[in-house]
Amino acid sequence: MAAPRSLALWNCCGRRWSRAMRGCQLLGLRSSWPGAPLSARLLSQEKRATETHFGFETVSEEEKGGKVYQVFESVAKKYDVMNDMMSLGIHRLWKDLLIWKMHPLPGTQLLDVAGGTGDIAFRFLNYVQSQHQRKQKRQLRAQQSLSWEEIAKEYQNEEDSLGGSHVMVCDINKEMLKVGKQKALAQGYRAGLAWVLGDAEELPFDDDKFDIYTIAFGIRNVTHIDQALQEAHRVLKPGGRFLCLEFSQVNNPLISRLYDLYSFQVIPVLGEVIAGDWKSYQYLVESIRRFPSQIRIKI
Ligand SMILES: COc1cc(O)cc(C/C=C(\C)CC/C=C(\C)CC/C=C(\C)CC/C=C(\C)CC/C=C(\C)CC/C=C(\C)CC/C=C(\C)CC/C=C(\C)CC/C=C(\C)CCC=C(C)C)c1O
Ligand SMILES: C[S@@+](CC[C@H](N)C(=O)[O-])C[C@H]1O[C@@H](n2cnc3c(N)ncnc32)[C@H](O)[C@@H]1O
Repeated sequence: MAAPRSLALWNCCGRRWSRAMRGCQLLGLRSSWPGAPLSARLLSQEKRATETHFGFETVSEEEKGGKVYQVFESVAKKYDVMNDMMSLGIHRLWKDLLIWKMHPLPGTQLLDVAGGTGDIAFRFLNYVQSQHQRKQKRQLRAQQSLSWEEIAKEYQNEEDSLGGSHVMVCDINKEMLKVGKQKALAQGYRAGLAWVLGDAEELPFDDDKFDIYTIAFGIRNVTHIDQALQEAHRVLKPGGRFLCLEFSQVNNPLISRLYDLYSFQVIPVLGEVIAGDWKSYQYLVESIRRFPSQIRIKI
C-alpha cells in the first residue's frame, strides 16, 4: 500500500529554521506522494511553452541544457573556492544541515543528483561512518563477555565501516564530476561511493532503487523540473525520501535590498576576479531570482 503523502518545507526565511539558513530552502518529500503536487503546478505552466529562461534571458528549451552545461564546465575548477568566498563558508553549514535533517541510518542507499564536486556525498559518508562506529562501540560495550570468535567477527565487520551505506553521485557535467573524483581521491573517500554521468530528467537507474534522493543547488538549473521530479519518484523506493536544498526569496524589504546588492553588485565581480568568469556568476544570481519562491514550491 502506498505510503501517506507527506510534505515538509524548511523555509530558511520562515520560522522553522534558524537564521543561519536565511536565503536558502530545504524541501523534503516522502515518496509515493499521489501525483507530486509541485510538479503538477510547475508543469502546467512550463509545458505550455517551448521557451524557457536561462537567468533573465529567454531561450528555447533545447538551448537551455547546453548553456547550463557551458556554465558548469567553465566554473568547475574554481567552483569550490568560489562557494567559500561568496558565502564566507556559509554554504558548508547549509549542506551540513541537509545531512542532519536527512539523518541517514547505516545501510542507506543515497542518490545525489546534480552532485557536482561531491560535497553532499562526502558529508553523507562521514555521517554514516560515524553513526556506524558509534553503533559498533555500543554493541561491543553491551557484550563484554564475547568469545574470541565473536570478537574476530566484529573486527571483520568493522571493515565495512559504512554499515552497507552507499552514495551515487549523478551529474550531467563531466568537468564537475572530474573535480569531484579528484577531491575524493585526495581526501581518501573510496568505499561506498560511485560517480555517474547522467541527466536528472532521464536518470540511468532502475525503478525503486534508492532510499533517499538529494538535489542541492541543482534543481534551479534543470530545464523540465517536472520531469526531474517524476524521475526522482521513479527511482525512489516506496516510502523513500526526496530532499532538495535551494535558494529562496527573502521577504524582509531591508534584507532583500542588501541581498540584491550583494547578489548583483558583488557576486559577478567575485566571479570575474576569482574564476575569470563574470557571465556564469551573473547567471547564478539571475537564476536564483527566477526560481519560484518557497511558497510556490510548497504548494
Ligand atoms: C554558476 O552557478 C553556480 C556557481 C557556484 O559557484 C555555486 C552555485 C550554487 C550555490 C552554492 C553551492 C551555495 C554557495 C553560494 C552562494 C551563497 C552565493 C550566492 C549568493 C547569494 C544568493 C547572495 C546572498 C548570500 C548569502 C545569503 C550567503 C551569505 C553571504 C554572506 C554572509 C557574505 C556577505 C559579505 C559581506 C557582508 C562582506 C562584503 C560585502 C560587501 C562589501 C558588499 C556589500 C554588502 C552588503 C550589501 C551586505 C551583504 C548582505 C547580504 C549578503 C544579505 C544577507 C541576506 C540574508 C542572509 C538573507 C551555482 O549555482
Ligand atoms: C550549483 S551545482 C551544485 C553541486 C552540488 N550539489 C553542490 O551542492 O555543491 C549544480 C550542478 O547541477 C548540475 N546539473 C545541471 N543540470 C543538470 C541535469 N539536468 N542533470 C544533472 N545535473 C545537472 C551541474 O552540472 C552542476 O554540477
